[in-house]
Amino acid sequence: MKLDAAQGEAGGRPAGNNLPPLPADAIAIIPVREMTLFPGVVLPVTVGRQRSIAAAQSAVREQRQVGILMQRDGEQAEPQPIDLHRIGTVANVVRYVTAPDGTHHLVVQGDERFQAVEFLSGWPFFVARVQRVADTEDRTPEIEARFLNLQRQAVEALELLPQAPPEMIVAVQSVRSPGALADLAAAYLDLQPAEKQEILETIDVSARMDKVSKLLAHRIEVLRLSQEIGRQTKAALDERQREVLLREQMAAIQRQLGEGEQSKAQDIAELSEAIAKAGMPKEVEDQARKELRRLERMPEASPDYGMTRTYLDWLIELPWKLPEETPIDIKEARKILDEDHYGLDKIKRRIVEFLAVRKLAPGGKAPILCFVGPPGVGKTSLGQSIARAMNRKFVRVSLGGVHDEAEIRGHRRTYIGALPGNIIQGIRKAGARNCVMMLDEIDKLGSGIQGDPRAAMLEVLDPEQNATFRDNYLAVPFDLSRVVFITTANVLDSIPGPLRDRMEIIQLSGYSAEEKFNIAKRYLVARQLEANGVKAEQVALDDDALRDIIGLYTREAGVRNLEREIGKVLRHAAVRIAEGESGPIRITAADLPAILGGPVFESEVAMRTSVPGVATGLAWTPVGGDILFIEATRNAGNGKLILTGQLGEVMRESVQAALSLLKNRAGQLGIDAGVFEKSDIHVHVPAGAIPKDGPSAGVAMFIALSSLMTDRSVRSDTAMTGEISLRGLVLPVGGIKEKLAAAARAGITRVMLPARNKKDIEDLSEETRRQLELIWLEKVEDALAAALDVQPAAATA
Ligand SMILES: Nc1ncnc2c1ncn2[C@@H]1O[C@H](COP(=O)(O)OP(=O)(O)OP(=O)(O)O)[C@@H](O)[C@H]1O
Repeated sequence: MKLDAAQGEAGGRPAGNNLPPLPADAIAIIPVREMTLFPGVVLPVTVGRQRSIAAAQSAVREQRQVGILMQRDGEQAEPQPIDLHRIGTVANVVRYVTAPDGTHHLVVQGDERFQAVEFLSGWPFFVARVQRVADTEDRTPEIEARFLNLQRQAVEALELLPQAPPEMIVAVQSVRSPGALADLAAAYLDLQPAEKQEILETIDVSARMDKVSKLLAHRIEVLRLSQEIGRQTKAALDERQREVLLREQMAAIQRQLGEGEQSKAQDIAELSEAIAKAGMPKEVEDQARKELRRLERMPEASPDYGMTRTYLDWLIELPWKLPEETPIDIKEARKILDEDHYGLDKIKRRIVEFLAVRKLAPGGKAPILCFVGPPGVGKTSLGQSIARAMNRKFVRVSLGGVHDEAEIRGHRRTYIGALPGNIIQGIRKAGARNCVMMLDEIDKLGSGIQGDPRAAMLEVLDPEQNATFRDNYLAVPFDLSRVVFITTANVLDSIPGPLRDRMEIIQLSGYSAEEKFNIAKRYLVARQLEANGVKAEQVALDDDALRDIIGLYTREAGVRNLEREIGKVLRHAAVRIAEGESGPIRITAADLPAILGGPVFESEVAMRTSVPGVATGLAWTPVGGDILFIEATRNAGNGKLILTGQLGEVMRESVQAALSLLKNRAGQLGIDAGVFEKSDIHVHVPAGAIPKDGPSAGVAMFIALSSLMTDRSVRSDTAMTGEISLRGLVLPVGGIKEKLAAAARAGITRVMLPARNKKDIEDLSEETRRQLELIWLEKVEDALAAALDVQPAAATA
C-alpha cells in the first residue's frame, strides 16, 4: 500500500503540533546507517527510530526540508549528535509512506550539501543549525577536461554493467555541472559507505572529480575482467554441449549402422543375466530390474546412463549369496594362532573361547571383539589369524578421522560422484558377506556436523539392526548379520561409551625386550629375509645384534620399528651379496653403527639423574608407556615457583602440592625452612613439545624437589609413579602395566609404585617381574627412603 504524505502523517501519529517553530537556518536531522545521499539523487529511506519518524513527520507537516546525516558507526542503535558525520545532504521528502506492517518509508531527493554547525534541543528529534554548501561553478579549461573525461568513464562503466537502465546513461550524458556529475557517478558506483561519505565531504569540485575518476577507472577494470571471465566460462560450457551433441550424433550413426543398438542390447542382456545370477534378495532384484529398464530407455550419451550403469554394477558385484561355511576346527585354530603369534597366551585363550562360541552357535549373537593397544602390537595380525582360523575372507576398514556419516553409510545417488560408504565398499572388497571385517581405530571416529558417524556405526554393530543395513547409495537393505566384526583402538577411554558397551575389550599392552627378541627371531627376521629376497643361509644375524637393535635402536611398545630396522640390516646384507661377496654374511652387534648409525636410545637415565634435582617418572601415553624426567633447579629469589614443559592444569597443581608437602616435611629432611623464601624453584619436564597432564607424576615431583633441596641425587636405576596427597599418602594411578613395560625397556631395574596398585600386576609377564624390583609405597617417606642416594652429592663427589 502506498500513501501520499498527508495520509502517511495520519497513519503514524505526529509528535504534536505545538512544537516551537524551527529557526530559519535550522533543519530536522534524520540519521541514517551506511548510506549516503548525494545532491540530485533520489533515494528511499526506511525509518524506524521514533526520533526519525517525528523528524520526517514534522518536515512533511511544515513542508520543510530535512538533513540526512550518516552515523559514524552503523551498529549504534541510539546515536547522539556526536556520533554523526558533520557533512550531509539537505533533502526534500518527496514521499512518505506508512506500510501496513507499521514501517515508515521516505523517498528523499538530495538538494545540496550542508555542514551541521550546532545541534539544538527542544524538539523530540534532532535539529541542527546548518550551513549550506553550494558547488562553485567556475569552468576553467582544466575543469572542463576533467568533466569530459569523467563523463566518458561514467558512460563506459554503465555500459559494462549488465543491468544498468538506459535512463542512467541519459542522465549522466545530460548533466551539465561538473560537481553534479561527480556526485551522480559516485551515487551509482557500488562503493563502501565510508568511501561515499568521503566523496560527499570533498567540497572542492576538482578534487571530487579526481577521486571519482580514480574509483571509476578501477571499477571499469574489474568489470572488463569479469566480462572476460564470463566469456571464457561460456566457451567451456559450449564445449561440453558440443560433446553431448557429438555423442548423440555418434549414437545415431551407430544406430544407422546397427552397431550401437546391438552393443547396447548386448550390454543390457549381459546385465540382466548377471542380475539373475547374483543371488539378490527379491526386493533388491526388483530394484535392479527397474533400474535396468530405465537404462534400456536412456540414450547412451546421457550422463545418467553412466551413473545408472555404475549403480547396477555395484548391485551385481556385491556378494549377496552366503558362501558355504566350514565348521571351525578349534584345534586347528589354536595351531594357527600359535603359528602366527609368539606369546600373548591369555589373549589367544580368549580368542579360542570366542571361536568356540561361534562354532556352537554359528548364527548366534557373538560378542564383538575390540583389540586395544599401542601400534605394532599385533592387533591387525590377530584379526588376520582369526579370519584364517574361521576360513573366512579378511578386510580392513579404517575409521580414523571419519567425521561424516556418509563415509560409513554412503551418499544418496542424487549426489554427484556418490558412492557407497566404507562398510559396503569393504564387503565388496572382501567378496563375501560373512567376512571378518576389522574396523580400525574406532576410538578416532569423530562426530561431525554432517550426521553422526557414531550412530551409524552403532547400527552396523547392532545384531538387531544390521541384518537390514541400508546404505544411502544402494538404497536397498544389505544383510551384515553374518559379518564377523572386530574393532581396534589405541586408547580405551576414547571409544565412545555406547560403542564400548557393545564390545568385548581385549587389551594388548606391549612387549618386553625378551618377548620382542623372540618375536624377531621367530617371525620378523624370516619375514624380512623373504621381503628382501635374501635366503636364510646367506645371512647370519647374531643374537647380540638383535638385542642391540631392540635396546639401542628402538623404543616402542610394539615391534613395528624393530621390523623396519631388521629390514634395513638385511638390505645392507643383500647389497653385499649382490656385489658378489661369498659365504654367509655375519652381522654382529659391532656392525650396527656402520649400518644403522649411532645408537638412538643410550642409557639416558643414568646420564640425566646423575645430578640432584632430577627424578625419573613413568607416563602412560596412547602408544604405550614411556619414561619422563622431572628436573628441578633452584636460584636465588623470593619463593617463586616456575613451571615449564607444557604441563597441564592437573600436573601444575601436582607440583604445587609436592612443594607444599616438602615445605611441611622440611624439618624431617634437614632442610632449612628459610631457604624456600630465598630461592625461586624452577620445575621443568623436558620433551616440551608433548603436552603432559595428570596427577600420576606426584611422587616423582616430590622426589625431584626433595633431591634438589637435600642435595642428594636420585638413584639412576629407579623410576616412580604415584599421586600424592597433601598429607603425604601415595595414591593409586592408572596404566601400571604399560608403565612397567616402559621402565623395563629403558633399562630401569627398580620401580616405586603405589601399594594400592598391587592388584594391577597380576598378569605381568614373568620376565618383567624378574627384571624389575617393585617397591610398594604407602606414604612419601617410603619413597624418600628408597629413591635418594644416602649421601649428599657433595659428599659423594
Ligand atoms: N606376538 C607377535 N608375534 C609375531 N608377530 C607379531 C606379534 N605381534 C606383532 N607382530 C608383528 O608385528 C607387525 C605389526 O603388527 P600389526 O600390524 O598387527 O600391529 P597393530 O597392532 O595392528 O598396529 P596398528 O594399530 O598400527 O595397525 C606385524 O607384522 C605382526 O605380524
